Amino acid sequence: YHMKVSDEDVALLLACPSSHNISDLSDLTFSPRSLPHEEMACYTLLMFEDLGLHVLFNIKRETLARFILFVKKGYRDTPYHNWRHAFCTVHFAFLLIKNLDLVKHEYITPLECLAFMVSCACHDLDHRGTTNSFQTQSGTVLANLYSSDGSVMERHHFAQAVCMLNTQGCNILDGIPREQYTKCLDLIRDLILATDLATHFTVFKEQQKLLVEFQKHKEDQRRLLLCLFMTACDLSDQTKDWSVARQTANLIYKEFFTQGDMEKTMGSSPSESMDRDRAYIPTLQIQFLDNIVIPLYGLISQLFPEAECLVEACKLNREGWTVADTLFSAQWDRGGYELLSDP
Ligand SMILES: Cc1nc2ccc(C(=O)N[C@]34C[C@H]5C[C@H](C[C@H](C5)C3)C4)cc2n2c(-c3ccccc3Cl)nnc12
Ligand SMILES: [Mg+2]
Ligand SMILES: [Zn+2]
Repeated sequence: YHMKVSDEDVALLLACPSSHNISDLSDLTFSPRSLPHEEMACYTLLMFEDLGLHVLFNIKRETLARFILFVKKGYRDTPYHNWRHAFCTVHFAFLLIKNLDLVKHEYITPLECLAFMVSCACHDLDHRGTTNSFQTQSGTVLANLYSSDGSVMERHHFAQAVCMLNTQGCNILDGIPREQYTKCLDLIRDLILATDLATHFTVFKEQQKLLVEFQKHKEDQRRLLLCLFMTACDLSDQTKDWSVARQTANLIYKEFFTQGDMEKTMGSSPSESMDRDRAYIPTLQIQFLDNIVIPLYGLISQLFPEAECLVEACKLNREGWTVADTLFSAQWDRGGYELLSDP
């Protein structure tokens, strides 16, 4: 089955006028969520073209446009894991490539650059707003397909990406020689699998050791760096200002709590983070920032000093949650939870 992308949709996208020119989007502090939803496909096309990928890998503009529209339609309307999140992820990859000059300084090859951008666009395709453990525990179709290998959702996202590339008129890689095509697909697989945070947890120590004396001519080291970058793109809302970080947390816990409600009706008890009656968001977010987010961007800024501002932004957001915590608990003493309605 495929949601049809019409030729006029493609023509519309190809003719898309963009109010901002691409340079406005190139600053590390720019928040992609400030862009109108209906312009995101257009900016995705402009970012690919700005990197010259269509020239390097002779990708027909129409094929790229159709691919982007299919990917956009491949996302469901969940509170957080939707096309807007995918766009933000692609945009952050674009920011890293431009601001750290990744290709020019040969930290990544042009092919790795293409795989990086495509992986970000596809990394959460057909997400249902539920976690890997939910798939396994409730024995979903996806769990039956992939749970023996782990990273259930990420394997599904990759399978969906392959499906997109095999769709008539969408294969942006069909202009690439055979062995590069295979290498690119292999890389896209590794990069999408790298967005499983449970795997990131274990790989991160290896990345810390390795990236201190990074050797960019070694393919396996560039792959490790790209996996680190995938997590950085996936969590990039944390590098924006407080209003973005707070709103993103709200969307994520909306998904988490819906899952927790489902788990309760299914008779299994949800973990604390998924349980709206037990979860306390400020503490959970401070833990998430301390354990995963700040170490992640900290390692990147060790390698790329120009990324220092990203760590600062995350630390500011951590401050935001300590203030929210004080407010939450102060209101809690005064009048209880109903006072904490989201402004
Ligand atoms: C703001 C924010 N908070 C988040 C709080 C928690 C978690 C989360 O999965 N925690 C873990 C904590 C341990 C070790 C692993 C596996 C499980 C046990 C569950 C991860 C994710 C969060 N997250 C994401 C995000 C990134 C990738 C996939 C899914 C999501 Cl939701 N993107 N933004 C956020
Ligand atoms: Mg994901
Ligand atoms: Zn994601």
